[in-house]
Amino acid sequence: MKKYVMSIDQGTTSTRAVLVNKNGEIEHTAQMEFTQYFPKVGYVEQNANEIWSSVLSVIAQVLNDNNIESNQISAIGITNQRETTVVWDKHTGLPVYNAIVWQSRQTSKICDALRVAGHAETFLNKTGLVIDPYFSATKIRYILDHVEGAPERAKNGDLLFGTIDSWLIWKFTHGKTHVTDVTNASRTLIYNIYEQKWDDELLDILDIPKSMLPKVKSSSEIYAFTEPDHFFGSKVPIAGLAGDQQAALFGQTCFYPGEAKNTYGTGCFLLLNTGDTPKPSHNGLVTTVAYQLKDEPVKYALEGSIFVGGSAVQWLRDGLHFFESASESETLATEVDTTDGVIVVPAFTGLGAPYWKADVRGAMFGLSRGTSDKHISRATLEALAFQTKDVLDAMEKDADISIKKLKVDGGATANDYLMQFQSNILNTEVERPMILESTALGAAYLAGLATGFFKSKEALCKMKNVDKKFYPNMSEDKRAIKYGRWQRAIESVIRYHEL
Ligand SMILES: Nc1ncnc2c1ncn2[C@@H]1O[C@H](COP(=O)(O)OP(=O)(O)O)[C@@H](O)[C@H]1O
Ligand SMILES: O=P(O)(O)OC[C@H](O)CO
Repeated sequence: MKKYVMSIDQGTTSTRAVLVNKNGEIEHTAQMEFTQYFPKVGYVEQNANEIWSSVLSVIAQVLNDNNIESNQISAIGITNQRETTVVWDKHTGLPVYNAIVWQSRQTSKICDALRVAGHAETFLNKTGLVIDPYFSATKIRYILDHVEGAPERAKNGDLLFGTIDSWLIWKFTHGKTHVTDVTNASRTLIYNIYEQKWDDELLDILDIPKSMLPKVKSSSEIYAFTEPDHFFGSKVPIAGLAGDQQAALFGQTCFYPGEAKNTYGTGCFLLLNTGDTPKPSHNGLVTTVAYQLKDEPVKYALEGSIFVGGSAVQWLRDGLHFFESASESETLATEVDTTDGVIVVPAFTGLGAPYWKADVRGAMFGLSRGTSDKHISRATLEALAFQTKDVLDAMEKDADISIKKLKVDGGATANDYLMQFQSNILNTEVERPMILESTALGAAYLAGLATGFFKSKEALCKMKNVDKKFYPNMSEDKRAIKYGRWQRAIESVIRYHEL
């Protein structure tokens, strides 16, 4: 009987179930989109129960469509959109509020108040993170502030908090297991990454009861078994948990210090493995946990989080109606030879790393009477690459290294124009793997290592295949001119929003 590891990749816009075989190949996938709610400008919310239903649907689909029995699944790895926050009643199992999504800016006032009260250094020194609505803790505070009776219920121990990994494992086990892994914990703004524990001082500042929080575990161990009614009669070990960007780092086999990957999905997330010691950033990045295998030390990473990546291409498609499928962005962009000086700054939900300006919004520069959808599409793709350069430059300064090769993955890396431009603007080799779903692969690796389905990290490295390498072919002068224009555009949007 053929066996698989199932990855559940619960992403920002869709949920996937992916079956990975012993050779580390993806054999089957099912995917489902779910509803995004935008109750006010800058707010992004989701329905946690709909997310759970989407997980059950994709599991059913991937098994049924491919005639696979549930007992062929030897382990499950869960990977998830990070930071997105769910608070639920532990007795009824019902969320008390919508899930507040990582992109949502609705806690910017709470963040301002924390900064004004002089807490920025304390949070940074303990969590490696900057105070920004992006991270979970202010979202928990927001829910407690906006749901009647919630503070008392939380203090009585009746409410639980979890990022999506915690929520799903709690549902899979009928409320028996309330855990998270160390990578997800490291994105909450209340987890001390140096002492590896929930931080009492930060919890006090935000007035969040500790009883709400999940137990923090490694990223690769058996946490629990599925209740048979949620998994077609089988008790399957859930054996891998990781935030999706850390899972992608692991899936790209960036196991060792100095190895970096950039994932081009809804946003772009560049992570550099820095090994056993957390490296503080002095250039606008965050320090985070890369992964932890069972009974092994925690490995750390520097991260540059770019909030708008492939979602800018969705904006061209759905907002500006330039084309019907994201892949056509490449066709359109290459119908012209240049952007004709157009720069698009797609700061739709503020600027993340290395700027951290929650209130900035996007802009276009250099428009002329001749500007067309082609120029704007090309400039939008280039914006993903410029943002990546901003972050990579900061990373090289922080880590005092020169990154010789960037491994890439995620949906938008299918775009050859973008990848070639990325290589050109970084002046660095860009390596695209055969399997672009590194996130799902990483979660499968973590679960498979815990259960013996995969033998070792070294064995995983041998399974990886490269699809294409992109090498720079742009002159130094042209690179400097183009990147200089981008930097002036960024300065302008920041100044505009400071007025
Ligand atoms: N060929 C392409 N060129 C540019 N962008 C693309 C292309 N294909 C997909 N995308 C973008 O990539 C994103 C989807 O990638 P994916 O890795 O599935 O993201 P996520 O996991 O964040 O949902 C979408 O935002 C989409 O616009
Ligand atoms: O779900 P994705 O792929 O958009 O990733 C979202 C990130 O985890 C947010 O930090």
